[in-house]
Amino acid sequence: MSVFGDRKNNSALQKIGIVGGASAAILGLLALKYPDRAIFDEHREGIPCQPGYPLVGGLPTIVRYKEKMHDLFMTGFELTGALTTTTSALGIPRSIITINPKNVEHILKGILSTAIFSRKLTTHHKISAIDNFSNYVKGPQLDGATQELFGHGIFNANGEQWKYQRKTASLVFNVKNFRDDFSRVFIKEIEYMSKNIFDKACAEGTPVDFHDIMFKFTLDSFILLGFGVELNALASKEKVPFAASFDICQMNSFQRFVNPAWRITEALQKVLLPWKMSIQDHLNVVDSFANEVIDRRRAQMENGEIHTDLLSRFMNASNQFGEPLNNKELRDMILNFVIAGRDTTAQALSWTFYNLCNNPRTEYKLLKEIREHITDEMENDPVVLYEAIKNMTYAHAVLYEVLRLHPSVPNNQKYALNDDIWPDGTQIKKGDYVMWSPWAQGRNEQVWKNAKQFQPERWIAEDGSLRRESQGQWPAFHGGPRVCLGQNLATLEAIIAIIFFVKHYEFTIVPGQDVTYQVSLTLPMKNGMNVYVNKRSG
Ligand code: HEM
Repeated sequence: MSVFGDRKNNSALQKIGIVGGASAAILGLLALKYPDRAIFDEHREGIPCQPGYPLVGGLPTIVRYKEKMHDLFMTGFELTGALTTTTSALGIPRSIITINPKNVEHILKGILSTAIFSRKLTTHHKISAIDNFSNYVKGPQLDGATQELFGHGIFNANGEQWKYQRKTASLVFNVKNFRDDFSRVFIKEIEYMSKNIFDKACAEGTPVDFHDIMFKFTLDSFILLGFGVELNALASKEKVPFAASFDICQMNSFQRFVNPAWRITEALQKVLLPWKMSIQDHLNVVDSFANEVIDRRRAQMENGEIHTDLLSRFMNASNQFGEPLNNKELRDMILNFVIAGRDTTAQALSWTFYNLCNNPRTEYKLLKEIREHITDEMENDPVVLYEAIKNMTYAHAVLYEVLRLHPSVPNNQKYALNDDIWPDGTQIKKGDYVMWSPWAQGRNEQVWKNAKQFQPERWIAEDGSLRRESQGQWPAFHGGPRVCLGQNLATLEAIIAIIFFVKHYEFTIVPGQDVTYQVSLTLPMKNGMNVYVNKRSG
């Protein structure tokens, strides 16, 4: 090599050295400015920040614990000792997270703080302050992550688009339907399940996956109640294809919240694993199920058949523009109601029996109440059963306690359209994502005494009646104008199932299993829950 060549190489090396040194210095300065948070995220005065790394904030922790996300939130509150914290993670929008019941109530019910009211307001602000329910809306992150699956259905909708769906669906959830039709369907499905699954498992002594059975039960019941279709998931050994694809799409939606590069990873998966069904393939399976249901009902209506279920109500309703709903709008409605009606209740039932198996004293007390209130003859009479359930305080207490520790919607999020001040003084800025975590809240000692213990008795008042908690303290069914529309339906379905199962069977969790949650929008069991079933003797 010539002397000139060496000189050239040296000067190139020098240049690289200078650029490298300057970059390291800039990064060092930036790291000093952003020691615990993502680069360019501002420091939020007065809000404890969950521990993070320079420039990337909490991203490495989120990636590391993404399979235990709900516990990560819980631990964050325990470590800071605060009830409101903030996270900053590279590529993930800034969120203010609270488990303070007053703040949660404030977000759900949307009453602007007096501090905001007393400020000088423009006419525009006055309108938004009075109508503050619209201040915390479903934001662009939720829409981006779930758009393909849920479209503009009730979960993602805001404003007028939400209002017409809420109004139309409300017509189905009346007392007469509950007492006569809903209870009848639940009893029919439970009888099928008992005869064909549980009795067989008793006779053969083989374990069954309780979680899988509950998903099939609530799917069959809800598809029949809501859309008039007999899906017969309980009769098939495998998951029906619609349910399998729907679950994968749902899980994928949640993964998008914690993976800022989801568009790239999903595209790469398609190229690198071409033999694997892509999310689009799964969406096609889900769509064709919804379209079949719609086409069938249109044909029935053309033949003059009259139905009063959810699907028919929506087919006869108008959207926010006063027009009849098209197939896409009906498809969105169906899928939103499937996640609402199937998953949440199936999970609540699965976690109920997980808790009962681990707390035999509670199971015994519950059995005693069931035997006092429900005779064998009552089991086949939906109207009488419906009335008897109303007086079963302990059964309600068990369900509420399950939802306190295992809320079917473990975390939730909204997007602030305007500045606000929460009851604890936290300053919210326009464009903030605000989150609350029923999972972390239910397990926090500052919010609940003996928080991590399963104690249904906490729901019984001194006079023996059922204790009611505010929606902020116990947001299991959400609250305010968007409170769960199916709260009474879910409670009825769950309690009918609990009565039948506890009265007739004893379940034992097969030892050695890891019964834990799957991180998703709701709270499924990751590996299911295998149980042995025995007939309960007198
Ligand atoms: C144990 C069972 C259930 C639990 C714990 C539960 C909980 C919730 C929660 C937390 C929300 C708010 C979700 C959000 O942020 O948008 C919600 C909304 C909703 N739930 Fe339920 N739910 C249950 C069962 C049901 C059932 C059986 C139905 C029947 C159709 C239903 C219908 C709905 C609807 C339509 C909404 C949206 C309300 C709106 O945005 O106006 N839920 N539910």
